Amino acid sequence: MAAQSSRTFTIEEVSKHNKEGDLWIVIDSKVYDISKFANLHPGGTGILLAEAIAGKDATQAFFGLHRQEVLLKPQYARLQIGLIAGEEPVVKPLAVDEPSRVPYAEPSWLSAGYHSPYYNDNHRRFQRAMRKFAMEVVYPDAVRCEENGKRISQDVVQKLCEMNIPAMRLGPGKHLKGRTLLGGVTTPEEFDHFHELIVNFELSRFGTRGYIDGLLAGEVIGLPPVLNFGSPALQAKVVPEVLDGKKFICLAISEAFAGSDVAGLQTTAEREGDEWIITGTKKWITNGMFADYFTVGCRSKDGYVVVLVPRSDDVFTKAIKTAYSSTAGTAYVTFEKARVPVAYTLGKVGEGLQVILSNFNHERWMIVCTSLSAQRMVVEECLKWVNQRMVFGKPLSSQPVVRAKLASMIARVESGQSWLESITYQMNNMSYAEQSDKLAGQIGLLKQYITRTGRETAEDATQIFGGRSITASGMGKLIENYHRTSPYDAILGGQEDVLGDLGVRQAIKKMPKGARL
Ligand code: HEM
Repeated sequence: MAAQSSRTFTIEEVSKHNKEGDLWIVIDSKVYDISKFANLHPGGTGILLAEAIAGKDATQAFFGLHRQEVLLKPQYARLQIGLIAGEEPVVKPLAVDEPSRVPYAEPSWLSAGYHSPYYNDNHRRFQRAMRKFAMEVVYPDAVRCEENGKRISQDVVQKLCEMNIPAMRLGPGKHLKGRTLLGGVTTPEEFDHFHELIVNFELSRFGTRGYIDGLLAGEVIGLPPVLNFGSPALQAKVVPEVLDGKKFICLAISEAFAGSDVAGLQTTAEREGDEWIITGTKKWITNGMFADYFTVGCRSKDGYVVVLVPRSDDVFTKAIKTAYSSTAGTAYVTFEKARVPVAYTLGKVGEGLQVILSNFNHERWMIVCTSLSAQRMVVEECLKWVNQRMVFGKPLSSQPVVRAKLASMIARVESGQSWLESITYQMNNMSYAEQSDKLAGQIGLLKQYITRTGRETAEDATQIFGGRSITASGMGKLIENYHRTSPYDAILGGQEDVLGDLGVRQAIKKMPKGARL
């Protein structure tokens, strides 16, 4: 940011500079000389010369049309030549690790004066450090890649790995042993699912949905089968390569033939001596474009089997153009008789379905975290917008219909958060097997709830932002991104309706025999 000038002016002095070639305005007590910039202004020159704007305090008009970040850009910040004498600017950007003070913009445990039974001082320190890292290191890359569609920068991958963030995204466990977490803010022994929730939340509040998946989501879902079912030798080779950012991995289950219906897979694994021969296609494979390893669900003559397939000349990846940014690396993958050592089998032959299914709870819980974080960001955007946008001479918030939408949005995000934290607490206190038994249904129902409410919130936010919500730049750009991409959450990791059904089927299965009205 350019250094602010300390010169002061009176509003009378400013008012003398009100014509073409000599044009000043005031925004939030700051005086800007826009004499030269006026001709370059993306919104046009004429409006800046209007009587109500030229030489006047244009704060309200400005914030009705621009995000505050416009004025933070160095090329615009340097237009500021001073301040109005005796006044203090009120629009102050937050320090990167400072929680927002907009109501409901943060989960209540991060809001001043509120309490929570779930988070301790270590979680609080961890959250602050994680936000700082996310904002300083990840956010600029997220904005860039979301726009240009390129994969996550290797430099950012390296920094993520130095902090062991990819390892933390797999949850607590043996893979964290000996690793320094986020520069030592927490230890592998202290690290629990609430720390992991924080990691997911902090990485997902930028309004860059494609990048969230490009941010090594393939590792979060593709590596656990190796960790939980790979041989010790395979783990010793692959896990460090992936967690240290030297190799990339993805999960390759869904096919054009079978999505949520994983039992319908058609990719085959045929045994020939000490090798599997993998033949088939996989679709919608997140990170597939840049993956070095593919965790592949296959059929074999002895039943389902999961095999870790390294990239080779017999593995082809083609980018799929989707509704979100190609930074996610979404691929159509073809295996043309790819030969893989049998030692790369994950779990037992015939038990592949369990390997695949055991992975799903964690994946769905992770999607709930990232989806809810984005949904909360939308609530913050809407609250700010209705507060600053003037319509019919009044702030947008004075319209009851707008407040009614906000009431529903807030209720949805807060109820989702409470349910998520309650389930996360259970995860901290249950073994993996207990989680599969007791939480699969709950997580399915929670994911259905969060993704459905997410789309309702996307719709409401779109109405609140109007035309601005359908342009990819300017005031409503985050709403546009969320509205366009929220269906991803409802589909990836298991479709909404299927998951709701799973939750109810699990409940019916657990009905006590004698239960009667
Ligand atoms: C230092 C002062 C200003 C700067 C640096 C600035 C910069 C910009 C930029 C970068 C845009 C492109 C859209 C965006 O990124 O948000 C824009 C659009 C626009 N600006 Fe400004 N602007 C300034 C002052 C004003 C003022 C005082 C008005 C008052 C009427 C105005 C009216 C507009 C309009 C109408 C648009 C088009 C908005 C849209 O497409 O929705 N600008 N301005």
